[in-house]
Amino acid sequence: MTIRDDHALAADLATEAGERLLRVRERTGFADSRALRDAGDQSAHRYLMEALARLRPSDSVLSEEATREERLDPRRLTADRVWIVDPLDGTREFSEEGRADWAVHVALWERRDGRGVLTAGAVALPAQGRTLSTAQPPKLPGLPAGAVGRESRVRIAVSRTRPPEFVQKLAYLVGAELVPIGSAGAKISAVLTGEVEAYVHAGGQYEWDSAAPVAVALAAGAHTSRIDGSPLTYNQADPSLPDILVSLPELAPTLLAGIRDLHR
Ligand SMILES: Nc1ncnc2c1ncn2[C@@H]1O[C@H](COP(=O)(O)O)[C@@H](OP(=O)(O)O)[C@H]1O
Ligand SMILES: [Mg+2]
Repeated sequence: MTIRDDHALAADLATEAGERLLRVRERTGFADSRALRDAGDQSAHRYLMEALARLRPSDSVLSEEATREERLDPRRLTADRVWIVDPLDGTREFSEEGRADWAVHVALWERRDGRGVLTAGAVALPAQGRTLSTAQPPKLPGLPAGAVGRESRVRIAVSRTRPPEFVQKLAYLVGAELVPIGSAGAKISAVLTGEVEAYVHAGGQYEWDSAAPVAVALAAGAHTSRIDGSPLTYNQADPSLPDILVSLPELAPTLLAGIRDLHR
């Protein structure tokens, strides 16, 4: 693997881990979904941890699949560079035959001028045969004409299994259609590639579920925030980051106002 920079490294690692996951799926089959999920999680996690230890030995890593002790290791809180990875996002969908809404997330968080920023990231969508990354951020599609209002064509991606309870009302309020998709990475990628215009989630999630896709979304110029409009912050002592809004930038004020109205 030739390493040009952190952007290229994130893209290469996510893509390679994704190829391994495709092979795990082929080898293990779908009969025992639990066994398939575990084999996938472990294979991608091991590969990413080994590769980062070898290629970026001084950096810290926060991975979904790390042990509790590793996650609580306070060294990452004072580190200047932390890789935040989700070896397999959309684990449920990975274990369902025919589904392509699962992803590998690799993000780099850096301390710059005293504050934390996501500086590089990649989301591999192995079953879709593509990787979105900050090496070459996707060009955002425009908002469809007449998208907000009566002739609405706004589509909001939501969790297939745990959509926030207010989204039905939000969809009604802004005249949107809800599109259930698995994996936070696959949903944010769908915003960046024009399959939907927004992604809304609340009720629970962790830094690794959104860091890499948010890094790519930021590089592409999309809106990313908590659902109250405040910034998403990463590499916190508690990695819980329970809600998120990613959308085309033109749509964010309408969605934030709608969410605010529903929470009054
Ligand atoms: N209420 C909740 N609490 C904790 N994690 C949640 C959650 N809702 C979604 N997630 C996590 O967010 C990711 C995307 O979820 P979804 O596909 O439902 O949108 C999944 O990551 P993993 O697949 O890595 O576990 C899932 O576990
Ligand atoms: Mg995840």
